[in-house]
Amino acid sequence: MEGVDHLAHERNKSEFDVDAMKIVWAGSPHAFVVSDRISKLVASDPGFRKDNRSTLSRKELFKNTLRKAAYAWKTIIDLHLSEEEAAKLRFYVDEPAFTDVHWGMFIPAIKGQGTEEQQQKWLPLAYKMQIIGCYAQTELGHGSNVQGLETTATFDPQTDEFIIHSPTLTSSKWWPGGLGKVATHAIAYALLIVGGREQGVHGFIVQLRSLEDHSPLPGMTVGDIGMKFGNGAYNAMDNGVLRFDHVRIPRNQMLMRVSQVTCEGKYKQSDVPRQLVYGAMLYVRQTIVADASCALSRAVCIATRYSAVRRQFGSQNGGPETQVIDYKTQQSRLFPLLASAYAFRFVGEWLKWLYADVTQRLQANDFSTLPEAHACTAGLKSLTTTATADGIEECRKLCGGHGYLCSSGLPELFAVYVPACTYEGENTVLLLQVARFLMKTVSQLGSSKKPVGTIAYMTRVEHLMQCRCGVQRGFAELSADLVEAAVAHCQLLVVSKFIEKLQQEIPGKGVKQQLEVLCNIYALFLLHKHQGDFLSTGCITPKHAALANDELRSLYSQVRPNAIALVDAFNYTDHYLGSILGCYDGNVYPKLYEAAWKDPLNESVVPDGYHQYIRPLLKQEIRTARL
Ligand SMILES: CCCCCCCC/C=C\CCCCCCC/C=C/C(=O)SCCNC(=O)CCNC(=O)[C@H](O)C(C)(C)COP(=O)(O)OP(=O)(O)OC[C@H]1O[C@@H](n2cnc3c(N)ncnc32)[C@H](O)[C@@H]1OP(=O)(O)O
Ligand SMILES: Cc1cc2nc3c(=O)[nH]c(=O)nc-3n(C[C@H](O)[C@H](O)[C@H](O)COP(=O)(O)OP(=O)(O)OC[C@H]3O[C@@H](n4cnc5c(N)ncnc54)[C@H](O)[C@@H]3O)c2cc1C
Repeated sequence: MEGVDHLAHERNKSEFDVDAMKIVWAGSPHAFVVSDRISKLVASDPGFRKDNRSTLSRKELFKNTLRKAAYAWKTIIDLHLSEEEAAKLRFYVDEPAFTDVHWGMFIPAIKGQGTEEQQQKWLPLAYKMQIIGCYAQTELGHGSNVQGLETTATFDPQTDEFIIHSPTLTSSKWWPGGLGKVATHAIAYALLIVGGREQGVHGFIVQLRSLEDHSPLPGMTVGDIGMKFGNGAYNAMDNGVLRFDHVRIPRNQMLMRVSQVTCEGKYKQSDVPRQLVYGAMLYVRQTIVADASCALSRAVCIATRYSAVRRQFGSQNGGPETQVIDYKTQQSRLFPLLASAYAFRFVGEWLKWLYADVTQRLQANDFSTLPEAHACTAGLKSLTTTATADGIEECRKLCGGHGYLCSSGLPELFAVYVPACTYEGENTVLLLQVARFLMKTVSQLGSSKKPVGTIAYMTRVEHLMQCRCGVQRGFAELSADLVEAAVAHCQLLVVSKFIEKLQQEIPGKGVKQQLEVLCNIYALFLLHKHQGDFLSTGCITPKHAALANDELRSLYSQVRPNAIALVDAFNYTDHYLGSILGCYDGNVYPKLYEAAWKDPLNESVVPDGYHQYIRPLLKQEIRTARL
């Protein structure tokens, strides 16, 4: 039944002002208006169609991505979109592309690590897309261990140039998005050698391809690294390989905010900390946390709407079967994910503030909060991406068999999302960074240096005050436990930022109450999941644990009538969701049926290959046939 809202009865049950919740989700009335307008603009433009992505060959998919990126850029220019609107447009176009890395890493790296002069030279070109950049850090043999990179940048004072070289196979740059086929320039990371002395890893702006005919410049061997997980999905991105054969670049193309090489060949360090070389990663990790709530909410929206449409068992007197969303087991799997989507939204907002704050301080040469910002961005990136990747897969299972169809949108969402657990810092490696920060803090407890900010609570944990171990001692041996401690610390951050959000004024009938329910679900679900740890450490008694579980069940019942409205508040268009199971009107079955007939296999009734393979089988001619 086209045009009928099959979820109207669910929407009528809701007990809060959905429009007000949409503004809370968007972050502000202004952000809502921009997001709403741009998402509808993209959804209504056939140039941004994406429903056929999973059936395209790699080459077709890639070319189509190039077309979309060019079309998006034309739209941005023609409509005079602001930077904020342009970023939203790229977001709603919803296709991994070289532009993600150009805007998300290349430009921020120049902004964070380039001198004023370098920024003035390179940023206008990048903003106008007269050059396209990628971020070439990882090598075939070295990813997490950035200090282990083998690419060298040797200063030649005779010519005032650096010679960039890949001395071994394992030093080949490997993975950078956009590098394979598109980027004209890279921020390449290499071990700096000046006057025969190694000075650690630094970033360099290197031109890769001719701006006239796109051919690789002399000394560059460059290409795509090949197909990745999932059909379609991340294969729209040209992750690349690059080898340098004694490539020369001018001295002023080393990013010189943190340290400089003079024309006489002197290496000088500014008074800014060396860690600023890692600044682009700090920025991107923060955006990845914000993005986690988008990906998780998208999967949760699909699973929640479909759970209200889908009915199994329980028919009474020939009446309809039970909506699967009414099963307590379905609720206990789905509603914590709904709560997580909201929790990650708010912690993402807070992290954005923290990043802006640390950036401002760095500009004023105050580096005091950099270690905390690194621990927060690294830890929350790890926690939210792991939970989101697992959550998307759980949503797929919550949709039963139909969740396995590409038209559910969930397989592609998972395939695109799951590398977030690896890129921008492998998740366990990042948790070890948090653990190191926590252990350092513990070792300083009792000294005059009092922990502040997100670690202020440590002074209130009595047994920590007794710890007097050095940071390094036993670290490796206990690292698996320390990683768990790091996760617990990050969970505390998520819960406390959710609670802080609730302490703000939140307008709209019933909106705050719904958020309180979700916050309690998030916290109590964690307590339930880690009951063993809480009990064994004496933080709670078995009675507390039982009470918490009772409360959790009651909270699920409170969410149930509001579930559809809570996912409507994400304000996703059907185009962005890209899922028949999650479509707004819930008219799932006719759409699934219709979509099946559009599959290329159904273009002919008798398949290609019948005469060659099926008929000989059926006719028992297989032994004589030439296969
Ligand atoms: C259905 C279809 C949907 C379509 C959707 C489409 C939408 C688009 C979706 C997604 C697109 C998203 C686009 C994203 C693109 C991703 C691109 C990916 C890029 C990359 O991966 S770039 C490479 C990233 N690499 C890493 O992250 C490497 C990880 N390793 C490190 O960071 C470091 O090496 C280390 C931190 C692990 C170790 O550093 P080091 O060896 O120096 O050792 P330490 O001694 O531990 O550290 C020294 C010192 O520095 C401090 N530190 C470390 N890092 C930082 C930092 N970043 N900032 C500040 N300080 C830092 C560390 O704490 C130490 O301090 P102390 O000495 O303890 O004080
Ligand atoms: C889709 C995608 C896009 C990417 N885009 C880019 C890009 O644009 N630019 C770029 O430069 N790079 C990019 N990368 C590379 C990415 O940053 C690296 O893959 C990432 O940093 C992890 O490094 P690795 O692959 O070497 O993993 P490894 O470090 O080899 O990890 C393998 C295993 O070893 C474990 N491990 C490693 N070190 C330790 C340790 N010290 N202690 C305990 N366990 C450890 C890890 O936990 C993991 O289980 C991309 C990667 C992917 C998948």
